Amino acid sequence: MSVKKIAILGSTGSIGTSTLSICESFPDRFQPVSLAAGRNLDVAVAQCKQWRPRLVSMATEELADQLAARLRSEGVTGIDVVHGTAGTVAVATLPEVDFVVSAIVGVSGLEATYEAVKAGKDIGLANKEALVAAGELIIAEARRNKVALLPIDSEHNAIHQCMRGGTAAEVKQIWLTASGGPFRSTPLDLFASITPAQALKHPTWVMGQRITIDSATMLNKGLEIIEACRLFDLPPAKVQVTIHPQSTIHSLVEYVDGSILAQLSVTDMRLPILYAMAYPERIPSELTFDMKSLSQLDFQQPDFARFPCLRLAYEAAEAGPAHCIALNAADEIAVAAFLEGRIPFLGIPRTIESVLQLTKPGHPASIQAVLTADHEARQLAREVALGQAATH
Ligand SMILES: NC(=O)C1=CN([C@@H]2O[C@H](COP(=O)(O)OP(=O)(O)OC[C@H]3O[C@@H](n4cnc5c(N)ncnc54)[C@H](OP(=O)(O)O)[C@@H]3O)[C@@H](O)[C@H]2O)C=CC1
Ligand SMILES: CC(=O)[C@@H](O)[C@H](O)COP(=O)(O)O
Ligand SMILES: [Mn+2]
Repeated sequence: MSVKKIAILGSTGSIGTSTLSICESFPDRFQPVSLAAGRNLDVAVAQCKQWRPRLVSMATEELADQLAARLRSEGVTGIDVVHGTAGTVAVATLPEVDFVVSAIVGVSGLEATYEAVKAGKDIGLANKEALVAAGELIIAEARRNKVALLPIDSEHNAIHQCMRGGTAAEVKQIWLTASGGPFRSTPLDLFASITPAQALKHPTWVMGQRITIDSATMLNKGLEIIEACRLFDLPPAKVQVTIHPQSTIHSLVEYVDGSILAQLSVTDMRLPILYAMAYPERIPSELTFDMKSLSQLDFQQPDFARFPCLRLAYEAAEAGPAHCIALNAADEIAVAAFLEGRIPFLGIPRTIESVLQLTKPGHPASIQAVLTADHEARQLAREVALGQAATH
C-alpha cells in the first residue's frame, strides 16, 4: 500500500493540527510533505522539526526569513521556505503531493485551493469560504480535471456519506444540523451586550476564532448552506437547517421515497479528515461513538429574528455569486472588528446586511474577478463597520 503524500494549507490551525494528528496515527498511510502556515512561527518550527517537510510557507517574507533562520540555528536542513500567496500555491501544487487539505481560514485560502484543483490534486476541503466565494469556478475546474473534492466540514462530510445511499436525482432535500451556538436560548435583550469571550465559548466544538464567532451568529450555517449548494448542486430551497444542540447527528439527506439518512459520530474533526484522506476506503480508527451513552437527540427550528445572519445567507444564496462573495467578505471584516472590540455583536449582521444592500448582482468569471469583488466588499464593510464604531 502506498503512502499518500499530503499538503496541509493552514497546518498551524485547528484543522491543520488535527490533520497532522491523523498523519501521526497512520504513518504508513499519510505523510505530510508540504505545509502552509500563517503567522505562528513557534508552531511552524515545531512542525518542521517533527515532520521534516520538503516545503513550508509562511504568510510574509519576514516570517519566512525568521523560520529559515530558526531552522538553520537548530540544524534542521533540507526544507525550502517560501511565503505569501505564491508560497501557499507552491505548497499546494508541489509535484509529489497526492492530496491537499485546504484549511486556511477565509478567502486567503482561495488561490492555493484553486491552483491545487487546476494541478489535478485531490482535495480535502475545510476552507468553506473558498467555495462560498468561488464555488462555481472551483467545481467546474474539479470536474474538468477529474479531481475528488471531499468535504471536511462536518456537515458536508456527513452529507457526502449519506449521499452514498442513493442517486443525486433521488435526493429530495438535505438537512444541515447546527448546534445553535452559545446563544441558542439567550434572552434577546442580552444580545446587545454579548462580549467576544462569551461568543468564543462554543457549546460542542473547539475551533479557530472566526468560525467560532460565525457559529455564534449562525453565519457559519449560512456559509454552509452556500457550500452545500455548490458541492451537491442543489438550489438553496433544498438546503434546510435544523438546530440540534448535541451535534451528534452531523447532517441528514432526505430521499424522494421518504427515507432520511443521518450520519452520527463523535464531535471530533479528525474523523471527517480521516474519511476525506482515506476515501473511498474506510480505515479502522479509535474515533468511536459510544451508542450506549446516547439518550437524547433534540431538534428545533432556527429563528431568523434571533439569527438574522441565517436569513442573510439564504438571501445571498438566492441573489447569486456577487452577493455570496460580499456575504463572506463583510463577515470577515465584521468578525475581526467585533473581536477587536470595535463593533458590538449585533454589528456583525448589521454590517453584512448593509454591504449586501450595496452589492450589485454579478457573476465573476475568473478567480481574479472574484478577488476584486471580495476586495471591494471588504472596503465597503470597513466603511460600514467604521461608521458603527463611531457610534458604539
Ligand atoms: N476548526 C474546525 O473544526 C472547522 C473548521 N472549518 C474551516 O476550516 C478552516 C480553518 O479553520 P480553523 O482550523 O478552525 O481555523 P484556525 O484559525 O484555527 O486556523 C487557520 C489557519 O489558517 C492559517 N492562515 C491564516 N491566514 C493565512 C494566510 N494569509 N496565509 C497562510 N495561512 C494562513 C493560520 O495560520 P497561523 O495560525 O500560523 O497564523 C492557521 O494555520 C476555516 O475555513 C473553517 O471555516 C470547517 C469545519 C470545522
Ligand atoms: C465542526 C464543524 O463542521 C463546524 O462547522 C461546526 O458545525 C460549527 O458548529 P455550528 O453548528 O454551531 O455552526
Ligand atoms: Mn461545519
